[in-house]
Amino acid sequence: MTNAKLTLVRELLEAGGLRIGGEYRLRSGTVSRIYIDARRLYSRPLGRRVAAFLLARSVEELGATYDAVVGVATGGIGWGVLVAEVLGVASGYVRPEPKDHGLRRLVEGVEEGSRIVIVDDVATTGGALLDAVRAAEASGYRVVGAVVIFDRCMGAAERMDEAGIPYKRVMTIRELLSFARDMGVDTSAAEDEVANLRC
Ligand SMILES: O=P(O)(O)OC[C@H]1O[C@H](OP(=O)(O)OP(=O)(O)O)[C@H](O)[C@@H]1O
Ligand SMILES: O=C(O)c1cc(=O)[nH]c(=O)[nH]1
Repeated sequence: MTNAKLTLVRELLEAGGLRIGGEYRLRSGTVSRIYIDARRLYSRPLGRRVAAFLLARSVEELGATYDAVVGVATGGIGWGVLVAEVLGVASGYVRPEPKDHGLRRLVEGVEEGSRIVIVDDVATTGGALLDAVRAAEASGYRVVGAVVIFDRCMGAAERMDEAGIPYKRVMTIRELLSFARDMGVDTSAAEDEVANLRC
């Protein structure tokens, strides 16, 4: 599987999806010298195929019985569809808030009562994953697991553990930077930050 992971990293780099050295404000409010723009993988046929394959493998590693794969809006919506396609199951997505028109749903595309796996591109603190879990549970779904492509090791695994949600990640940020370094990327501006991560 290392080859698939190497391909994923190469595709991310070629798509300009790894930024190191700037100042990036994250969803959690933290400012980081590193930014993973996994959305760029959507523009790469090979990158999105390999990411979907690795995510699907992570879903299988959960060992859960599930009916559907559900992406977290917005970055995770496409992954939900692509992974569900690999696994041959239903797909949908979770909104951050319900619309105030139409059906006013938080979870779209999937029948209530389904056993779902939540998928996202990046997890940092796990806040977005936890919000999606809570929204889905409050809407009548059974969340049987969560998977992400990149885990930035700032608490997502611990948060999923506390919430009792089985969780898998394709790659940690530490692995990503190590592969990137081997491919010639200067990661020195990220090193202090990575030293303090929980992975
Ligand atoms: O683990 P957390 O600390 O919650 O951070 C991770 C979240 O941040 C990103 O989404 P963002 O809020 O940038 O929105 P987007 O998906 O609409 O791009 C990412 O796609 C995750 O959903
Ligand atoms: O935590 C975030 O908001 C975040 C980090 C990151 O590297 N990439 C991303 O899309 N979001």
